[in-house]
Amino acid sequence: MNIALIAHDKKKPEIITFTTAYQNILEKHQLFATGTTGKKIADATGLSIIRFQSGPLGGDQQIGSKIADDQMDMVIFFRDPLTAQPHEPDITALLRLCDVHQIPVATNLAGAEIMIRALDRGDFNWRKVAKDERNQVE
Ligand SMILES: O=C(CO)COP(=O)(O)O
Repeated sequence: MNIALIAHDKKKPEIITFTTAYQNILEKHQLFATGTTGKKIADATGLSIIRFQSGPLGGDQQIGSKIADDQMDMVIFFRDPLTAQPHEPDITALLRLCDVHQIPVATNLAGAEIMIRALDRGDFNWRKVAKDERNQVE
């Protein structure tokens, strides 16, 4: 599965704790992240991560583009709901695309833990089946 990892600055310690705790699951998947989040996770865990631009410079939009191209299976986005972000429209657009394309998205640690455990249990295998079926039709 292709998984996007994103965290706002005040949530970065939380995503590092999360990715460290679930490293054994995450390492089986293709990981993507916005710039600073990806660097911090890679430094802390050694996980291999494809990094986009930093969020305020377009990283959220780059991940949105992957979603629009049917190339992202899950988004874990630890949002900071208490701090205004200069790129708020990009954040809204990314979450909107998750809804448009039925991409599972968790915006906090509690939801992310449920999603990652479900992923490991095979609950997301339907995504591969659906993708294979779409590819056959095309
Ligand atoms: O701002 C972000 C998401 O909206 C995250 O960007 P960084 O990972 O570059 O800090």
